[in-house]
Amino acid sequence: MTMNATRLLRRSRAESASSGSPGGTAGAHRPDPGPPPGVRVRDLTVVYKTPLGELPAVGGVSLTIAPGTITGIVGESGSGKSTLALSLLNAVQPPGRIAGGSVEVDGLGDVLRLAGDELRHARGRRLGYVFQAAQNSLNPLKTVGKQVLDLGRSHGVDDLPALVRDARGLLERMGLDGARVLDSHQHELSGGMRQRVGIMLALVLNARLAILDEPTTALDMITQATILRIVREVHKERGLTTLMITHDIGVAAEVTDRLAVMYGGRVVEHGPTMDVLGAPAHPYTQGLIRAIPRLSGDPAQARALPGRPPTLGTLPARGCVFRERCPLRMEICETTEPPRVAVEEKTVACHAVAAGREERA
Ligand SMILES: Nc1ncnc2c1ncn2[C@@H]1O[C@H](COP(=O)(O)OP(=O)(O)OP(=O)(O)O)[C@@H](O)[C@H]1O
Repeated sequence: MTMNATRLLRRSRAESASSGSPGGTAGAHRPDPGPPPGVRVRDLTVVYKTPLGELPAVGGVSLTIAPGTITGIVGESGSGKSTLALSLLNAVQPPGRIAGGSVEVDGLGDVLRLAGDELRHARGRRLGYVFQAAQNSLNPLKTVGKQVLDLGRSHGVDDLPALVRDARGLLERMGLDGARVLDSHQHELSGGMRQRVGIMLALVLNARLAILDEPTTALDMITQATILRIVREVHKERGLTTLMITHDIGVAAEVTDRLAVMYGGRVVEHGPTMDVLGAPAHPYTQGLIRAIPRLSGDPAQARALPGRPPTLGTLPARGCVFRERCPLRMEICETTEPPRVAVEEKTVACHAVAAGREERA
């Protein structure tokens, strides 16, 4: 650490100690960025270059995320959750490419049209991203405090001591010894501590849209419960709009207000979490829930979803991407992408559900 950084960290510690309120200075280094933003994803298509050509990992997804909500995205591995999340930051890397659509974030406009400094500033200051717990997203060579300062400098923050105070306040808010963590390197922190540092780094510049990618994967049950509680509390206290990616429906049930279920790069069902899990309409959502003993209610009845999720190479080019595993498969599923139909407060993309509604009408 440079002398300058050490001095800044010491100074912020001394100031916090004399103010007596380490946790109460959220966002002191910049003005209040306003209410939580809404997000509107329209017809988003993201492709990856493969030996078979460019194939879609996200195929024409439309999704509205209401301001101030915690929205979960669930689905099996490879369903496109992370690719969708990265698109919200316009951060898809080669061999991936955003091939079409828009991502409107309140206060920012279409994120897919931002580039260069504008994009860099939007990330961090408006859009905070927390990487998967299993990944070591921290720089192993620098203390956490130094990384906070680097982040502040790269975003042109004038009041770096205030930024460090905010970082410390956030860490303490999450039950950590803020000063100690700021002085620590990654290897000195447990998985749960690192995850809290990730949340702090995503929020310390006052981002109001928080995107968390599998925030509790690879953590033990107790630490997982702590992180979920923290996510809920920080979401509420800081007035965030939060998007949380998880393959664990139990985690989604515990934390989210709304839930989007992804399969083969499509959102197949979306609505209030209670409705999606309590009265699943899409056969894929039904299968997912049946496979979880604690949600299906009867461990003896829990049944694994038959078959395997598609890869980019096996994804059908037309028709319904779920049809190979679907108990309700119809002829039209071979050729035509299912329409999105409203089922009470949800939207569901399924021919069988659409046909059922027509019959009842
Ligand atoms: N860099 C890449 N090159 C080629 N294909 C990729 C790349 N990254 C992802 N994919 C493919 O895109 C699809 C969607 O992947 P993505 O990681 O978005 O899914 P996911 O639902 O987040 O999965 P997981 O839960 O395993 O992270 C998968 O078929 C995956 O193999």
